[in-house]
Amino acid sequence: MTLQLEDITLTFPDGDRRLTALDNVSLTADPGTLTAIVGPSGSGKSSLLAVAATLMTPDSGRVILDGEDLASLSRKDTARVRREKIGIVFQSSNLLASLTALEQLVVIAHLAGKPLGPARKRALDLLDAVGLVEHSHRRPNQLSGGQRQRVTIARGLMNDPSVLLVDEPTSALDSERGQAILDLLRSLTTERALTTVMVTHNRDLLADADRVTEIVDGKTTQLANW
Ligand SMILES: Nc1ncnc2c1ncn2[C@@H]1O[C@H](COP(=O)(O)OP(=O)(O)OP(=O)(O)O)[C@@H](O)[C@H]1O
Repeated sequence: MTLQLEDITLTFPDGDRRLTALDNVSLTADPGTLTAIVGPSGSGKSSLLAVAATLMTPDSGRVILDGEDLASLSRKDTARVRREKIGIVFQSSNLLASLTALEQLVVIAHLAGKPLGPARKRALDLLDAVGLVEHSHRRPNQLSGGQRQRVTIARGLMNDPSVLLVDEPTSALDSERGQAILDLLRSLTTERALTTVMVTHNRDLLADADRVTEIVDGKTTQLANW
């Protein structure tokens, strides 16, 4: 599914003025492609992902998924689209300390009201896809940072989304492990025809991206050579 952001402006209250976090941002991301968003701290990267995830409503502009303008949907239908079509791997989406890797995934299906048997099978398939099936019984404190990140990516895929939104997937990792996570995102994107949009501050990892958009002070520019 193609994800389009059209002329998005997002502001926050800032004393008696407003701070413009996103200033007329447009972006198109196609299935099977990995789009990287780079930019300095405070430039609007997380805001852009939050708008794309329909977690924040922009002041103006449109979020269009597969040709459908999400602003035209009711709150309930927007939540359904988010649950069924959008996989979210955010920095803040921490794993639950008491659950095993397998349970972290199964609980997602459980919350969506899906039966446990098929959910367990899907979870094991996804843990296999991210190279962790042998560690499926481990809890977060028994996994490395890179392995935990793999669990969050697998969890983001649990509901079989078309769009995968990923915030700073390598921030806690050294460059080798960061590259391995990028390789994983790249191959999952191609194999599953995902529309992947990833925020990163790490420019060393951009070689795998199909497109790189830079954001500075809430304004985007598509970088040359991508
Ligand atoms: N809830 C909020 N209320 C007020 N201002 C906000 C809020 N969220 C973000 N901002 C401001 O909006 C701007 C963009 O923030 P955003 O978090 O999108 O940047 P970022 O590029 O993701 O930063 P970082 O790389 O540090 O995570 C910043 O100036 C920030 O202070």
